[in-house]
Amino acid sequence: MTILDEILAEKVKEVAQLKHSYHPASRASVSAKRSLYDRFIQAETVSIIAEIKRASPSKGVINTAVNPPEQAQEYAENGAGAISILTDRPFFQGTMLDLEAVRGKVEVPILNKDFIIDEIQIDRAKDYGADVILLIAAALPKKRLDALYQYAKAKDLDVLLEVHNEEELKTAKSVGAEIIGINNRDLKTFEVDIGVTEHLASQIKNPETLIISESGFRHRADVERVRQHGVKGILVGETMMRSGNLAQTFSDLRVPQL
Ligand SMILES: O=C(O)c1ccccc1NCC(=O)[C@H](O)[C@H](O)COP(=O)(O)O
Repeated sequence: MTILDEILAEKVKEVAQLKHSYHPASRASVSAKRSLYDRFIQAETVSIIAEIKRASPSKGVINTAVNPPEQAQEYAENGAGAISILTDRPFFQGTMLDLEAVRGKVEVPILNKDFIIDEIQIDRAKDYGADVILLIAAALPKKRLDALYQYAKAKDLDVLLEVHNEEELKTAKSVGAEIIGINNRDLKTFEVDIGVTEHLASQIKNPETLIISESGFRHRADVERVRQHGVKGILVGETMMRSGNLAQTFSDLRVPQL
């Protein structure tokens, strides 16, 4: 069993619990969507999605002392184009309350990074204030991916559709994904290779598709590598969470679009 299988097995239990106890739209009123797509597609620099991630299966504890709203504010002040919040509890020590707390503190789009397998998680993401949700091609059969994609779009959410290989990229294109996230991390082996983006991004020919490269960004040279292949945004977790000087980290990773 891979770690992704383990995470998905937990999600099946979480969804069963949610269906029992969660009533969509029972939370705070939902404010207007902040479009990640519109902001990133026209930006002059490679946009940065800065992530709040306390821990992860591959790295263990990263930063449990973080105060999510304060961290998010610092991200925004340093030029983050969007903020990603890992809300999974068992494997990443996150919570939906992190997302809700951050929503009120910043004006950039908020990505609910979780392992979505059911519509009720999309309802919840919207209710807690997400503008964007993540769908992972490796986690869902094509028919379910398509259904969840359409469901999220009907709720006026942007969808970051994540792929890691050619077959998943083909699926993402057939779903009509406007935002494709290429994860450099293999969620089954944890191997991280920025070459995955170089390989897959060159196969996305539609200039209206927004390409985001995810995972493994440490240095400016990493970003320079992917921007040559039409990447308009990067998703950065660990480097942000371990940074002792976010102004410096953002300045290192911010590069102009070609
Ligand atoms: O990060 C993990 O160990 C992990 C394991 C299994 C599923 C997902 C996982 N991470 C989610 C992500 O893809 C990253 O949080 C995100 O892309 C940022 O990566 P990084 O900048 O390398 O922290």
